[in-house]
Amino acid sequence: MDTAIVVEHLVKRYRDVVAVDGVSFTVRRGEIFGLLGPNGAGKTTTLEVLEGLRAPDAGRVEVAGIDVRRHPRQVKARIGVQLQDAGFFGRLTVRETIGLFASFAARPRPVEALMEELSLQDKAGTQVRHLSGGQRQRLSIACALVGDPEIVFLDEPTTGLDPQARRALWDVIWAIRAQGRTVVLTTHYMEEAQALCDRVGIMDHGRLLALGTPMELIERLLPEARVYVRPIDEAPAGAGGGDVAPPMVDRLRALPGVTRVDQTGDGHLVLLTAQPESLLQQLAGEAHEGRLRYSSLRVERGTLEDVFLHLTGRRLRD
Ligand SMILES: Nc1ncnc2c1ncn2[C@@H]1O[C@H](COP(=O)(O)OP(=O)(O)OP(=O)(O)O)[C@@H](O)[C@H]1O
Repeated sequence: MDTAIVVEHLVKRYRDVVAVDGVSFTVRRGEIFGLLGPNGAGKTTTLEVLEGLRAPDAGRVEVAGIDVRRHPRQVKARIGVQLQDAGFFGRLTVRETIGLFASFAARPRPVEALMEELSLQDKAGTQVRHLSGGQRQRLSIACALVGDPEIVFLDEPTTGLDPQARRALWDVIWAIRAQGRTVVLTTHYMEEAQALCDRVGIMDHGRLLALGTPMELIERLLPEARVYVRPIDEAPAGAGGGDVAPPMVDRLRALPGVTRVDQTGDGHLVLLTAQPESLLQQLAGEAHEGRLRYSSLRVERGTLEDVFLHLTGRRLRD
């Protein structure tokens, strides 16, 4: 079976707030799936339904092939859920905390191995209240892994961490995938989702706006790429300031697939095109024929942040 989770037409209301409004998606086994969106989009509520913590108002949810509404306890035996650190006792040590969670599991993994996996062995005897933010997050992930789950749920695992601790946590999450587990996480950092997740679902106001790999979404929704060219030896005598001679701009604008040419303040030309690969070949051909000389050439695509802006008309963190 290649599917870890199936969600069909999921609806969850809190009185008059529709927190999740008809969401459908599947998560494949062994992938890192990210639910992205701003605060209040419905990510946590969706996760809580998948974890069997909240009953949906409508829709079908299957986790590890089990209907969550009918058999929430069977689902709980197959998943690992990262608790926010409010769930820890500050005076217990790291080893004692993981040991406590191990005592709840039917087939616990060895505590020492988990501490090593999460780089917590040096903190084994440290009380939880003395850990840094990144160490606490790693501890909560160790506790989520203690029951040897097939599917691991992480709700905003990197929120509040500095960039270095975030990067360290990405390595942890990739290592969890390498063990063959499925990871479902939420984040409101689009660049994190782009770097970390195999596939993402973008949520806003309880709805799923887009679903796919980060690159698929970027290519589908933002087809135009920017090709940066920095020509050399093309400024006409006396034209100063690194200006590019108009004939060059005209020639580039005439290349097949180029929809626009802009000029940056530092002597680059920016070519907009939906066919960056063939344009790169054209430019290389021009250079080979001696009609164009350039000192740098690079392609930039949009980001998931731009995808969100395209879909909603606003930035994620306005
Ligand atoms: N227990 C609750 N009772 C009432 N309303 C709630 C409850 N939990 C969430 N909501 C509301 O449901 C909507 C979705 O919230 P949810 O926490 O699922 O979003 P989120 O995308 O996870 O946001 P965040 O990133 O802030 O956690 C919001 O409007 C929120 O105010």
